[in-house]
Amino acid sequence: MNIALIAHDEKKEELLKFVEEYKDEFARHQLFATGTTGMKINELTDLPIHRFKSGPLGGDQEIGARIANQELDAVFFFRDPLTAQPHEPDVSALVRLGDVYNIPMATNIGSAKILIKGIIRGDLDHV
Ligand SMILES: O=C(CO)COP(=O)(O)O
Repeated sequence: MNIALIAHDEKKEELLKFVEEYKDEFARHQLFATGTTGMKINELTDLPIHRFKSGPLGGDQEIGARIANQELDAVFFFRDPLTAQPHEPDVSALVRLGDVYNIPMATNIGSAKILIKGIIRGDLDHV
């Protein structure tokens, strides 16, 4: 599966911990990320990961374009709901496209755990 991983700054530690915990599963998939998130994941886990631009510099839009082209199967986007983002329109656009194309998207650690467990079980294999 093609999986995108994205986290706002205040949520990066949480995403990193999550990816490390499920590293063996993530290693089975093609991973994509916004710039800084991808760099940190790669540094921590050594997992190969295709990095787009940093979110505020267009990375969210690049991932949105992949969704629109139906090239992503699942998205983990740990959003920070308590901090204003300079690129909020891009954030909304990414989430919106996920809804347009019915892409399974976890936006917090609670839903992320459910989504990764579904991926491990193969729930998404025939979607
Ligand atoms: O801003 C982001 C998502 O909206 C994430 O971008 P970075 O991974 O480059 O920090």
